Amino acid sequence: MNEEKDMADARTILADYRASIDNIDAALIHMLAERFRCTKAVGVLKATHGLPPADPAREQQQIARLRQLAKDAHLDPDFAEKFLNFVVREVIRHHEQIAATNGVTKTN
Ligand SMILES: O=C(O)C(=O)C[C@]1(C(=O)O)C=C[C@@H](O)C=C1
Repeated sequence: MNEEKDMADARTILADYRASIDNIDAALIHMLAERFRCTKAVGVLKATHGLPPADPAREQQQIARLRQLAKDAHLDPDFAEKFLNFVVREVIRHHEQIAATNGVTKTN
């Protein structure tokens, strides 16, 4: 019956999209893991030199850059900003933990 064939075709197309979604999600996880590997090293560098965990000026530059990249890629720039802020908040939390255990205190 036609309805059954339509449904079977839709399921095939859905499975195909899902295979791409699974690959993209895997890439996102690997990219995030690599980013956090890098920011953990930044956290150690900052802590051992008495640099503050957060750098609001750098964050503003990143937000402006990512918003433009998002617009060019037809992605909602507000979503891109929220996503960056979410990641950066977690990075700052790691930096603070690293500083609490390995940090030096700047006296000047
Ligand atoms: O570039 C830095 O100084 C970092 O610590 C990395 C990072 C980021 O995750 O992009 C995190 C915290 C800072 O506020 C700014 C940027």
